[in-house]
Amino acid sequence: MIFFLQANAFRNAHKIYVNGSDVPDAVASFADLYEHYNLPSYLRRNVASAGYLKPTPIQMQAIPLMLHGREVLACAPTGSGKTAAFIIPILVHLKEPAKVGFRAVIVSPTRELAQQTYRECSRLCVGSGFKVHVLTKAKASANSFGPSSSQRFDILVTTPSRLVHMLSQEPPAIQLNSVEWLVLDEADKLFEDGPSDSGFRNQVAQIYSACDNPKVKHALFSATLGQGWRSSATPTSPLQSGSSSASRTQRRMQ
Ligand SMILES: Nc1ncnc2c1ncn2[C@@H]1O[C@H](COP(=O)(O)OP(=O)(O)OP(=O)(O)O)[C@@H](O)[C@H]1O
Repeated sequence: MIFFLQANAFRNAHKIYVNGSDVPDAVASFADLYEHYNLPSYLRRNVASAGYLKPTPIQMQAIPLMLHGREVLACAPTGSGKTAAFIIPILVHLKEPAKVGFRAVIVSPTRELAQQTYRECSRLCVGSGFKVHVLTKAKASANSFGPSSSQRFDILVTTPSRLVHMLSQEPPAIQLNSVEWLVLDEADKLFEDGPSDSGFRNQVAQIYSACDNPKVKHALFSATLGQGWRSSATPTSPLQSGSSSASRTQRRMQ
């Protein structure tokens, strides 16, 4: 009981709000994270080289959740370190490079955000051997990622339209049946209503269907928690774990 109260007091002090059962404790520091979870040495080195002295509140709670294999719906303000909050646990889950095609896909609403995520992911991957790709027009060919390619790639960062374009080719120029983690970044924007041919919702639905590995897990990160996308986003999620900001400084995991 005393541990439960301490864990909640810690969350309150950092304005972390969680919903869901058996939510693992937040970590107070990277040392705390390394003590409780087995993070590879390359990742510890890269966190240190990035100059990250202490996890941000979203990282304190989202990293342990995802390390426990929990699906998350997370909300935290812009610039609060959401990217590392999902990249770090994904790298731990993937363990080492494999030649089975993409095992993690991160979908961002804009090319700029995708490039930013790609850069953060690449620097956290240094020394791991993982192959990270950002989907650009030039690479959008079956030769790069299709069944006849080497399959030597692990993590894909993409906008929905680029990925759907590849999936829609006959035969599909990319296969997503090995995906273990599908992350929607800026998820509120991806679930925004729009004209039927340009809105993201249909594209996201196609991407969800293409990631047909029965073990695939979903994580949704956003700076705002609107009602519309929350109901669309979660039918496959047994847990809603995330963070929402009532004010810029508040974070909620639910
Ligand atoms: N623990 C940390 N300590 C210090 N800086 C960090 C930490 N985690 C991430 N950062 C840095 O903070 C900046 C913002 O991080 P990031 O882009 O992931 O935020 P975000 O929440 O995804 O923002 P956005 O909503 O704009 O995508 C980046 O430069 C990143 O390298």
